[in-house]
Amino acid sequence: MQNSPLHHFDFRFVLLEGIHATAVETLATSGYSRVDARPGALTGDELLHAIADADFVGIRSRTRLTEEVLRHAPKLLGIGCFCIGTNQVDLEAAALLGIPVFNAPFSNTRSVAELVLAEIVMLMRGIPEKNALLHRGGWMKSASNSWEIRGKTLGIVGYGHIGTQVGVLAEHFGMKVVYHDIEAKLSLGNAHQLGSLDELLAASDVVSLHVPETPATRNMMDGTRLGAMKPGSFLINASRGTVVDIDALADALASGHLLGAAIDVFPAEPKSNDEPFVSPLLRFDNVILTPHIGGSTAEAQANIGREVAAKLARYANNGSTVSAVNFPEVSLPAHEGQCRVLHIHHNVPGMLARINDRISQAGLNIVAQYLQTTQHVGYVVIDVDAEARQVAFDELNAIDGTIRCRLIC
Ligand SMILES: NC(=O)C1=CN([C@@H]2O[C@H](COP(=O)(O)OP(=O)(O)OC[C@H]3O[C@@H](n4cnc5c(N)ncnc54)[C@H](O)[C@@H]3O)[C@@H](O)[C@H]2O)C=CC1
Ligand SMILES: O=C(O)CCC(=O)C(=O)O
Repeated sequence: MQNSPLHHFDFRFVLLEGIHATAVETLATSGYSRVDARPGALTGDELLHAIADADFVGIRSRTRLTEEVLRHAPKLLGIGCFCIGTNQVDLEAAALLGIPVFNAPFSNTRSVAELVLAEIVMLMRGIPEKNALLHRGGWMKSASNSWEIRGKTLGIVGYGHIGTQVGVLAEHFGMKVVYHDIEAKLSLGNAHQLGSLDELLAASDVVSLHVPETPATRNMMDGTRLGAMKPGSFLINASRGTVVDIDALADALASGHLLGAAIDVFPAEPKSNDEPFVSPLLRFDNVILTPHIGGSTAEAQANIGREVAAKLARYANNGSTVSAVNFPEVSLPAHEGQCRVLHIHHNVPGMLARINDRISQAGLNIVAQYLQTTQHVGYVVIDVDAEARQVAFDELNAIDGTIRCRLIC
């Protein structure tokens, strides 16, 4: 990793995956005009080449930033995930390379919740298969397997920002809402937390998944769990593709155990709109298939563009790491008239003493000091008078255990 006192307005931002124009506007407003915004996700050598010289990278859910990829971007200071999920980034490797990762934890949640509500109505009226048949010139005027959603039970797995909104909207339609979460959660409306996932599966007419991708949620809905759902019920997944065993879902649909599903996310998704989509679910007319667009609305994307770009700009010009998902969080005031040294280090015993020894031996006057640590990484920010900036930078940068040191004046 390079420890460069480069002037921060020279930073180069590489934005992939068609991030909304509000991101470029927000960066420009903050003084950053070196922005390379590209439409699609990149992989392999193309990705390595695109980010090799970047100071900041912005992605959505399709670009994989593994440790190997990150090591090919020696200047990289920060990553913006212009979405909620951050499972596409090796967060621990990024932290140990001194790279905070930011996301937009709220901006697209309403969009996902609205889509899920619409899907509940569509599935319970049998619209997907009727729609498909009519497109082929058929006709199916029938009330068979067609229900109002009023009075039915919705089971929400993962009662977070999205799950809670889905619950509130569903109650407005007159649904009974139960949920399962690994944490004790405050129930909104009349929703009711159940003790186990199996209890929820047995009770629900529709199950909607809103958990993050973690080792515990991988294949959470496997053949056994799908079998534990009520006969004739429906599954919705707008969380992550790895949460549902797609082959087992295909079996449950083929046997008629499930009457339908709405799936927005897949274990393997095309990298761009030019790649074909392949799935064992293609043959089911009673499955709504959408191309990972739960959060793809004009409102959500514009908000996300502003939110994440503002976080990157603030880290670039101020050092603040508030709401970083993998990094010590420090909220920093403006530092007008002073220079700010940002020191990211391995969180080992004696590090703070080493920093303070260096500062005092160099006779530096510290105007303000901030410190935050996580298990493996420490982040110390020191404001010094402008004339002391180079000495302060050189002293801190020379400390054993330094991951990265940066100067903002
Ligand atoms: N389809 C799309 O376009 C979008 C998909 N998403 C996905 O939706 C997920 C959820 O988003 P939010 O509600 O904003 O996240 P959140 O973090 O607010 O809520 C997730 C909830 O799941 C719970 N949880 C975690 N592990 C669990 C487990 N093993 N069993 C039960 N509950 C568990 C958490 O305690 C938390 O309450 C995101 O992680 C993302 O992967 C988010 C936005 C758009
Ligand atoms: O819209 C996107 O690129 C990804 C949305 C998503 O899955 C998320 O926000 O986690």
